[in-house]
Amino acid sequence: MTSPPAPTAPPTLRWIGEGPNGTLELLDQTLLPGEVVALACRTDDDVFAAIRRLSVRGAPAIGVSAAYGLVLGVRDALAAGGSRADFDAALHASAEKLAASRPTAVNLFWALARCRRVLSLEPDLAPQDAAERLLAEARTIEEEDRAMCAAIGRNGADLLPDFPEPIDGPGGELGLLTHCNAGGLATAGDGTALSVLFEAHRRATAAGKRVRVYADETRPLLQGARLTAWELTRRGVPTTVLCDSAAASLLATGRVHAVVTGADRVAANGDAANKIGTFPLAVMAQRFGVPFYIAAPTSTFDRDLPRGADIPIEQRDADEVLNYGALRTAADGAEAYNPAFDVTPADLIAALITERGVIESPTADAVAEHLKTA
Ligand SMILES: CSC[C@H]1O[C@H](OP(=O)(O)O)[C@H](O)[C@@H]1O
Repeated sequence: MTSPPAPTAPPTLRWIGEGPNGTLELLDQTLLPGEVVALACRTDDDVFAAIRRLSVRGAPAIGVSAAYGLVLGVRDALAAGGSRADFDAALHASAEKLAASRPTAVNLFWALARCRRVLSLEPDLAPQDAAERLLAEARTIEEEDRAMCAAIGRNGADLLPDFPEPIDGPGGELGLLTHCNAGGLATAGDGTALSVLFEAHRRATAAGKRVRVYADETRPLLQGARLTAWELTRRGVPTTVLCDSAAASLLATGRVHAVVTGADRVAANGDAANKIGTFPLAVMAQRFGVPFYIAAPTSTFDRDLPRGADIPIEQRDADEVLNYGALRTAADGAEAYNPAFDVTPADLIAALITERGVIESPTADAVAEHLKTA
């Protein structure tokens, strides 16, 4: 029996309004999957707060949202009818504010710098025209991200192992394991890691074969159980959620043929920062001879950062670990260790998958070559 089509949901993000005097609407991911609620951001403070509390999250989605946040951030200067210098001062202040929302996802800083660079090349634009140009750049970043997701999906699906034989046997499913959420909710398109998984499922279905995605629940905020499982099940992808601590046992069963995750920042040598729990997954994948792939657009690569140890790791509030929602789960008096990300060294990564292709056995030279024309 085919399940009824999932009810439509608003996109991860969208700009509402023809010109700069619009609103950034975000799907509030802190409420998913139970509630599908759109959040209206009318100021850059609203965008800062949404990024900070993970109403919008995921490196590419954070970057696109910050670009639109700049448009909201210059609105008062525009309304005040000041000079271009006043406009540029407001732009600088807004960029500084948004840059302080979260430290690890490099797309945030990449998008802010790109928008500011575009305007610096047109210093003679009047404030209204400069605001229009800013909005146009934010829209371009969003459209490019959507296209990058599709290309990453194709490039990653091409890389996946062959289906286990017999394809119609009990072990005939291609098992793919992922961590956290690197889906449409983390981007302006179909996601990075999840774009690979969606494409693999599409191709398998067309060929009469089967794919199953195993999704780590991803403590402490459960992006896997709440967001990845929501995205996959809505699209009919067979999905099994597991505790993060069960991943090693699952890999030992041989039911997983590849691990695919996203990234928040890739250093120049190919080391990659991603949600906490990714690094041990890569270690376990190597232990069981399962290829470990990271899918990320070139906008997530930080060419100025030589190695993963240099990536700033966000330390988040202790309550995220000590409580679950409003329920206190840890004993009173206990403290918490809550880094939001960890770093997987390049030598544990079989390939980095980007919109331009793949970087197999990533090294600093291979990454530099791949980014040469990006
Ligand atoms: C495609 S980027 C997704 C990336 O971002 C997530 O972190 P967070 O939910 O804290 O923004 C996680 O690291 C995902 O892999």
